[in-house]
Amino acid sequence: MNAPETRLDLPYYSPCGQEEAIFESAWRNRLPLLIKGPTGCGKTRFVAHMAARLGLPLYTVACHDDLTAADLVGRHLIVDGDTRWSDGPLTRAVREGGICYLDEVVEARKDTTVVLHPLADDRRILPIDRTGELLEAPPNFMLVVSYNPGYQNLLKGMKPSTRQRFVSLRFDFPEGERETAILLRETQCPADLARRLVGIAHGLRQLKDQDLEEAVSTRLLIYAALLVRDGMDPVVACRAAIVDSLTDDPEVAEALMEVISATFGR
Ligand SMILES: Nc1ncnc2c1ncn2[C@@H]1O[C@H](COP(=O)(O)OP(=O)(O)OP(=O)(O)O)[C@@H](O)[C@H]1O
Repeated sequence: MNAPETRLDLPYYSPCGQEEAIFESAWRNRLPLLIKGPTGCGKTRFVAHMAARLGLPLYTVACHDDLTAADLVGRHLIVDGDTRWSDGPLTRAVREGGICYLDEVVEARKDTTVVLHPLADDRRILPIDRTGELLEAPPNFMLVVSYNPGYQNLLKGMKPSTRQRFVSLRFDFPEGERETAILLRETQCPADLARRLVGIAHGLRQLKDQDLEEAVSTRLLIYAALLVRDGMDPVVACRAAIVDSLTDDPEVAEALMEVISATFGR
């Protein structure tokens, strides 16, 4: 196999450590994986990259507080007057031997635990009560879940009995040079702009604990770079893509704008 950085056919992912080896080893050993980290730091891109690298189908589900076990497993639908069973994304991934990625899994309703637990331990089974089926996950199947520990309240945190079924990876924002390289690769913006945006991110991330719920993500830096590349003034672009996406508070916004104006010499 070619080195990952030369595989232009794969979704681009710049690794920061051993995460690719850990993912592959977990997959080979039929272990489920939990990825935790702030919003927009590369979790989804990483899973897309690994699925393509391993040649596996990927089913991604963005979990929300109305998501039930039936949304994952499937339900009976009425089609032309007939009742037909329709597999949900989890069932499809199990049948096909692919990856099911549940993004923000702690948001989902508690009844999803009933289907996730037997799949995430060594039983690797998916009971489908409504059809009476009991699916055994094939070797290629992998369950991957993610969550953002930052804005979870205690009640929404993961129960130990769930967490302890997973191998876990902790993600954070890429360090300076790597984040600059990601910006260049994702936006083809000038190198100087990428460096300044990453400098702004470092400045703002230091303010994070005081005033902001979440730190500025790599995703927002990419948005800002795209607006500037499109001809927009960098300070205006950073206000729209970074500051006003991070906060509603006018005073906090002004404090963030000071970092940005200083960076662009205004
Ligand atoms: N290591 C990386 N390699 C390549 N691109 C990256 C990397 N980290 C972040 N990115 C870029 O940042 C964007 C946001 O990352 P991604 O969508 O994977 O975030 P996430 O952690 O899944 O966020 P959320 O928790 O909100 O779903 C990606 O579309 C990609 O452009």
